[in-house]
Amino acid sequence: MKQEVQQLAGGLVVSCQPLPESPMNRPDIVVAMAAAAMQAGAAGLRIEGAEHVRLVRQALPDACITGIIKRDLTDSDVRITPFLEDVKSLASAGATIIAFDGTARGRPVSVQHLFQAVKQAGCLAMADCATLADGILAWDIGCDLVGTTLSGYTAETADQDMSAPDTLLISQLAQRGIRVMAEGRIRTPADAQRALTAGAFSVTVGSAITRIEHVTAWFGDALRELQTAEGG
Ligand SMILES: CC(=O)N[C@H](C=O)[C@@H](O)[C@H](O)[C@H](O)COP(=O)(O)O
Repeated sequence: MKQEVQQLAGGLVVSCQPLPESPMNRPDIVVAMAAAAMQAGAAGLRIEGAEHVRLVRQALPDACITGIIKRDLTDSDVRITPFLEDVKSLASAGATIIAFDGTARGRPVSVQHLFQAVKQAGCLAMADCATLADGILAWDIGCDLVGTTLSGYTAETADQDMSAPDTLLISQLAQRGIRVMAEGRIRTPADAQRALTAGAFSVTVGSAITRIEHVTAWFGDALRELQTAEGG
């Protein structure tokens, strides 16, 4: 196994992706969040945008950085690293791992071609998948990591419980010997432990660590629910 992947074994990847409209969506804040996460013992980082990857790489030369580029396309629901040029710009910005959409949805560039481009660029490949079939396909073509990132975010997986991680998908992939990055709706340290117990190789957490808006809403909603229950 490549050393960069080994570095993530059993560890935490912190996704530092402020919401687009957030006051936290500033390059210096992304770099500060990444540095704080590494200082606190994160095994790696997930960073959106080539410029953010470049700045984080500059600040943290040894960090294992998973780079992605998100785009809102008019003709496809695929958002994460849809183009070959995205792969190139993430690689030249210093990404260690490049993650791309690994779902079966209509797309401008096939999963196979994205994978090849990542390898040509000398990076590790991670497929952000939604289903077991997506994950098996990505692993069979040679991806280094299969993420459960998109479970619940595609039409095919629309029945997924969006208040919890997809532990079933994690275990189904892991049982097939696939190196799984558990990602998506992991909100507590206990969730992260459950993901590893289910067979995940590593765990990525975003919102629960780096999105103040989401965490505030979770707490605020819980308090309001309690007030409503008591009041009613
Ligand atoms: C579905 C999608 O576009 N996921 C994105 C992928 O990079 C991010 O918005 C998520 O924050 C990330 O996957 C981590 O997940 P969570 O924030 O639930 O810990």
